[in-house]
Amino acid sequence: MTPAEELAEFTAKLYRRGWMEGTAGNISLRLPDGAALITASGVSKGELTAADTVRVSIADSRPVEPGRRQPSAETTIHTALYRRFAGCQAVVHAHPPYATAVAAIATARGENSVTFSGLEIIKGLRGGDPASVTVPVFPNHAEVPRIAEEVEARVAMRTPPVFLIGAHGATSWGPSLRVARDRMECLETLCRLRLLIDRAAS
Ligand SMILES: CSCCC(=O)C(=O)COP(=O)(O)O
Ligand SMILES: [Zn+2]
Repeated sequence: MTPAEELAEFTAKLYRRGWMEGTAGNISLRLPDGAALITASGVSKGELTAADTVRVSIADSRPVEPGRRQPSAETTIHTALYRRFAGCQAVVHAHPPYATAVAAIATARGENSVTFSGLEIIKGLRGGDPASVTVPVFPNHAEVPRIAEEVEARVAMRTPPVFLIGAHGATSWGPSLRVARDRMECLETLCRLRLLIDRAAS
């Protein structure tokens, strides 16, 4: 299977989970030559094919060769993560409903992070200390490169491999598409549990 076919198949699976409705979401893979392969902008992620993927330069986020498709509008966030982490091989951006709700609530409260404590599934997000994890929340600036600049400045080895974007969605990354997907699943479940626990406590 080519990287483009793998990306398209993976994207369709995430769409079927209800994480990428109405053309939302974008996924990318690092290629061996300083480029990344990313989903095209504005395409239904349930119907995306290998032809709907675009090679972009990790250095400047531009398409490597001219083509009929534009790369994702959020390409700069993906390339920022590839530049920041040499071990980052795949990035998943989605709009999972619970994560998006928690991001919107945090932003409305003026908070720039969300801390989850005492839940076993934290272990799936990051190894080591399972007691708590603090997930960054970035403002959903209209200019995506501004979000990317803030991401590149704030994410580090000590922060978890996921973040939220206020009233928008969530991004995860890892050494493979599968690991990035698993981390997004953990974040979505943590956010779901947060909303359930808050409701039970109120
Ligand atoms: C209808 S979703 C609005 C844009 C967005 O947030 C997204 O994730 C999809 O953007 P893309 O350019 O990658 O299609
Ligand atoms: Zn988005």
